[in-house]
Amino acid sequence: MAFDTIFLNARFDGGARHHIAVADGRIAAITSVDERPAANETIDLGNVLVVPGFVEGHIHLDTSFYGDAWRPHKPCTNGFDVHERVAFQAQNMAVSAPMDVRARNQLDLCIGHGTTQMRSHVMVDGSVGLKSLETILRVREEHRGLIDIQLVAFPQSGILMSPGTPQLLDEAIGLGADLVGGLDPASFDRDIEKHLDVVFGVAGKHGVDVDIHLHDMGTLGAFEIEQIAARTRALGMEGRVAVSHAYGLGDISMDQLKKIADTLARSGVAIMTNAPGARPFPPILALRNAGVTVFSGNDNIRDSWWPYGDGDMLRRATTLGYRSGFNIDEELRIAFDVVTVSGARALRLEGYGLCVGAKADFVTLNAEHIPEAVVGVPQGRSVYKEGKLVACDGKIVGKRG
Ligand SMILES: O=c1cc[nH]c(=O)[nH]1
Repeated sequence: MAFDTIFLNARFDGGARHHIAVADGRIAAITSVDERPAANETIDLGNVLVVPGFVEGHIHLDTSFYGDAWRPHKPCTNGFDVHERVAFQAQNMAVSAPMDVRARNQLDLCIGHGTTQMRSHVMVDGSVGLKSLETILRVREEHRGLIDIQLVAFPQSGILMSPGTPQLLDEAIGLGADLVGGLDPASFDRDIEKHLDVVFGVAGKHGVDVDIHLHDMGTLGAFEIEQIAARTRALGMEGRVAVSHAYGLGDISMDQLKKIADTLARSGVAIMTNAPGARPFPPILALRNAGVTVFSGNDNIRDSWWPYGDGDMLRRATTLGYRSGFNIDEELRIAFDVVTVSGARALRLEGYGLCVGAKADFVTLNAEHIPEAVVGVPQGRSVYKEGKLVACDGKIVGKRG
């Protein structure tokens, strides 16, 4: 039987050359270059480095202005203040291009750079109801076959502070959101227990995973993480809960961190960091050494939170490595792992990786090996989703639905 496609001369990290045979969108065989399985289509990769598709683990498809008019950043009046940032966001959104246009722009950017799997937070709260989610669900549908997208129902205006939000989060899952989110249970909603009752209540009712935004610093943030971990264990949700940002983990003593890292590892709570600007952020190596899954995302791209971000998870790996002081090859490989394999574990992706049986989602990179790719961020990539070319040199070539 002939395979659908044979990709000849793929160079894996480490230098070995292989042919990759694809059938029904999955890797059906990986052979040595001495064998050449029969296939209906042949693509010669010419000995280029091949890596699995990038995992964008945290982005906001609804609130970016990428491709729209430039919106100058407004700083908070008194340090970082989530309430103020949310207010700036509402002002900007009122005058921006339609959400579906902006979301498509952002998706093109991400797919063009090699992201094949994504988790996006989408606002669901009393301020916007289910409108943003309805739009992003439509955009997700158009992109089937180009990228797999998980959507988190995200209460950006709080749960207890924003009337109607508990019910909306429940409805959002019914509508097609895959996970339920939360936001600073202590500093924003002022009641950790009640906030988590709603989040884990919706998760339990629908059997969905949880991904909570947590900006709170120091011991307050650490305490909230302990509460989230305790709930996770009590409900048997190990491996199905993530805390995004968790700035507090970068702001506590090493002794405190060690204790909380053990708690996170025991409860299988993953940590998402984008290694943001000048803020403290979770120490990647210490957490990983304790057994915690650390994953990453671009988070905000040209929106009301900050003007940075380019949708490139390889450049995000550079940022993670740079801010973490990673220099040796082993550490640069860790930065790469955070945006690939660890992301896949946090998102519980089925069929991820360059192995037989996995989805044929991969990216070609003009680099000798992964450490060089992380520091060099080579362009001129080809992106394959389920064995089909979807982007080349940053441009989408696959067809939207
Ligand atoms: O959009 C964003 C980004 C970071 N934190 C939030 O609460 N929202």
